[in-house]
Amino acid sequence: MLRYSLALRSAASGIATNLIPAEAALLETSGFIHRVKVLNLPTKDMNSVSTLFKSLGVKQFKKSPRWDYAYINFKTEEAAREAMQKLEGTQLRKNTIATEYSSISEEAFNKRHEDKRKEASEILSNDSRTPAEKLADQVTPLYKIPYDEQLKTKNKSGIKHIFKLKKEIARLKDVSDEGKAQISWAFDHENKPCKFLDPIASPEINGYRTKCDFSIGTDLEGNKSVGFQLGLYRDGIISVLDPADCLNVPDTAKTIVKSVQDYIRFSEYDVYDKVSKQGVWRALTTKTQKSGDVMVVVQMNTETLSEEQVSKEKIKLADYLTNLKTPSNEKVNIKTILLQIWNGVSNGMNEKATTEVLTGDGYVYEDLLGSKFRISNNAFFQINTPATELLYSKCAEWCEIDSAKKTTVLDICCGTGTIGISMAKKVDQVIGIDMVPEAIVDANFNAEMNGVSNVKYFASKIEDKIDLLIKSNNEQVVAVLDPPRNGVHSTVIRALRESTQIKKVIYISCDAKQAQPNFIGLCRPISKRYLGTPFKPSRAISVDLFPHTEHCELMVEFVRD
Ligand SMILES: C[S@@+](CC[C@H](N)C(=O)[O-])C[C@H]1O[C@@H](n2cnc3c(N)ncnc32)[C@H](O)[C@@H]1O
Repeated sequence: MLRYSLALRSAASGIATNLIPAEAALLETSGFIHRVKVLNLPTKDMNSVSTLFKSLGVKQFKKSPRWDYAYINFKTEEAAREAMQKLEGTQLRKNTIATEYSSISEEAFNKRHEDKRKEASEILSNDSRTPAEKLADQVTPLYKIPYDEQLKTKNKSGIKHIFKLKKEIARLKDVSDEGKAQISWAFDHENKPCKFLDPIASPEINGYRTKCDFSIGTDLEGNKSVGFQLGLYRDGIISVLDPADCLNVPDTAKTIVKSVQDYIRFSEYDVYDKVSKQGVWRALTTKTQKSGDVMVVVQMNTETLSEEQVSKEKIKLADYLTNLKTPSNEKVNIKTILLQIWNGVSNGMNEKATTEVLTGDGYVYEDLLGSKFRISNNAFFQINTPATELLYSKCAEWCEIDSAKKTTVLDICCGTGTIGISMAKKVDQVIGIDMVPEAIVDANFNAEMNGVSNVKYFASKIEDKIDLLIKSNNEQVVAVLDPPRNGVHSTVIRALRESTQIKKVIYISCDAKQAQPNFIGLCRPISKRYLGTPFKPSRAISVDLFPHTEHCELMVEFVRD
């Protein structure tokens, strides 16, 4: 029971597990599964593990970001031993890799998966909650708690992480007296580590999610369905349930889900089955912006379809979605419809897949802090627009741009350029960087559309270009970091420290626990690895972009003299 509820919590919190089902490999095997356990891998850093395995021709493996090991299944013992030979002793991020071999009969392996599925379905059948309640508990786990209390709890959690930072800094080993003087704030037991401002509530607490990713599958009765997946695939639970009672999903998205479900139920093609890897309809994404613009992306597996069948389906689907009506018979303003063709094994929308624009121009637009932003399918955009406006205007306020000084804002992980463009008119220049090329194309377009010409954008991983960015000297340089959940590479933090021009870093984190190593990197005393005067936290604030969930943005200002 505990295992199941943990699985549900993990899915509910929206944290990606990065588990790539080994079952995919199993389908192609016969007789025995030859399994290699790869040990001493870095935790969290899935990219370097993926790159290492890809260099061996291995695309599928099983690893959670928390594990320091992974499993790879091979069709033959020879292939497994060959991979072991290549991996054994390899250095990956200072870890020396070791391997272990085991084999299991395919029958036993399948039985284990089937047992898990049975166990999970027994748990489900003993659960007295309605399917809607189960899903609401998973997607919006705090929904029964009054919003004020949700906010208080999230605020406390943000504060706790800054206190933890103070403790971790004070606990650092082998720090000289000089080093201790650099981090004296961490030994100050009289005062808080920094100023904590009152949390900012989300102006809207229901239906705020402008982007929703839905699965297509079958419900608990086996009917074709569109919605959220209940539980986790690895636990053998692959039911897809109606999001009608999920408080964070907007009504327009619910209308689209229901309509696409009707369409699919009438379709001659089946839904995609994640175990057998058969079927056509796979996933649906909706972007329902506050501006009124709507984007719909449908994902299909076309492996078994002829070109003619695919062409017919494109016309039929576009025609159907273009004429969608709300329950009160109003037309849904679908501005653009996209079809993603993905025949690979990984689930969910895939940046590498071919995505064709069926209607419209392939973009939606959103208004934010007086500017207009174009958003393409693959670009990140915050999912709660009114709360984002509060977050970014607070960020601009904290940047304390001195109009008498020539100032550069570094918009690190800039997405479509929101933070920099909304501040550009007050500063000398904005330099932005993001690893998603489409986001940078959008950022350049957005700057021009808003009459902003003092911006420069780079499409690159920040860790590859940070040296170039910090060369941008000016009288004042402020770095704003709005990175993904797991923060930025330590090279980025080290470079920011080494740039003497930068006196202030504003760090916006959607997961303060995972950002902790970055916070520590900014604040730790000077060492051989960490040069440059350390920063210290000066103020922090929680801004809730995700009501009814456990997530919250924490913005921290780090300063130094
Ligand atoms: C939380 S979003 C913030 C985006 C933007 N500031 C906004 O609010 O729209 C994080 C962004 O970091 C980008 N990203 C993730 N890893 C990156 C990396 N290593 N280098 C550069 N950008 C990265 C993602 O593409 C995404 O746009």
